Amino acid sequence: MRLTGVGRRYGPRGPWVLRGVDLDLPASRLVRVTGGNGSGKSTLLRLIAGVDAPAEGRVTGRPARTAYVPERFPAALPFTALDYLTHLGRLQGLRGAAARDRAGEWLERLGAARHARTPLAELSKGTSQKVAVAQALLAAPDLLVLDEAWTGLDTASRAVLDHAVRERVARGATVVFVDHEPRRLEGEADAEYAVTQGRVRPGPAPGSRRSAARVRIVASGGRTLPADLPGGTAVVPGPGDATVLTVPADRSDALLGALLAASWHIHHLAPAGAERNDEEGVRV
Ligand SMILES: Nc1ncnc2c1ncn2[C@@H]1O[C@H](COP(=O)(O)OP(=O)(O)OP(=O)(O)O)[C@@H](O)[C@H]1O
Repeated sequence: MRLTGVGRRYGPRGPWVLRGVDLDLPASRLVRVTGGNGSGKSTLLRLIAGVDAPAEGRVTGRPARTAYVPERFPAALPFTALDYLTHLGRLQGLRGAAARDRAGEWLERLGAARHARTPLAELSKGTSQKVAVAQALLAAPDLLVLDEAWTGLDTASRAVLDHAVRERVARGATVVFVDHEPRRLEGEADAEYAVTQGRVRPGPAPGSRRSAARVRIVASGGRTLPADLPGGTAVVPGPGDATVLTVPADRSDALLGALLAASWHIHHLAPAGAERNDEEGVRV
């Protein structure tokens, strides 16, 4: 998807919060947005997610299946956690039973299953945030927009969300995130944009570490995956009996070594995101 000449201000005479934003958000990419307090990060994320419209410019090519975790979750709705998630699952195109099953699975995965029948208004802040995250992951979105989605989660559910992000990207989704913790998914973002003075500029915000590219490896043949895969490795089933693994480029040697040591056969290795362009890959 793409933002072209996008601007947003609140009210016809309000100051421009964002102006002249041109942004490409291709498939299979993890994109980090940085910027100071009040710089307009949440405004940008709302425009990308489509929950807000630009005052000028255009947003094109947004995937139909889009999910968004807002900075503040509207927790006062008159539903239990499970009913709310089931309802949202249906809105996102899941059929009745599947919506409820998926809702239950995500509550379980995030360690909130015992709150399934608790009204949203009675949930603790942490559990409420788990519901906010679950609603975004229910229907396997092709665009996932996360505004400080890790805030308030416990360590285990932060790891679940990290894993879900890698899995979505490995399956072709675009994931755009803001997080105050600079080490969040460190070295894993394919692109970083800084919001400063109403503009969105490519590259890390001053002082932050440059993000690294990812490498995609298609492998098969091993019985089980080695237990000690390098940090940041995402694993999804590939075509036939193959497995697709993506890893930060600086850890690809370690991953290859681990796979080969476990008798895996490497079919293909390429920069992540270039998988539709085989000639860019290296056949092994
Ligand atoms: N609904 C709104 N109505 C009026 N002004 C708004 C609205 N939402 C945001 N703003 C203003 O737009 C500017 C950017 O806000 P935004 O929340 O996008 O920034 P941010 O970078 O996400 O901030 P933070 O880091 O504090 O979350 C701020 O000056 C804010 O006051």
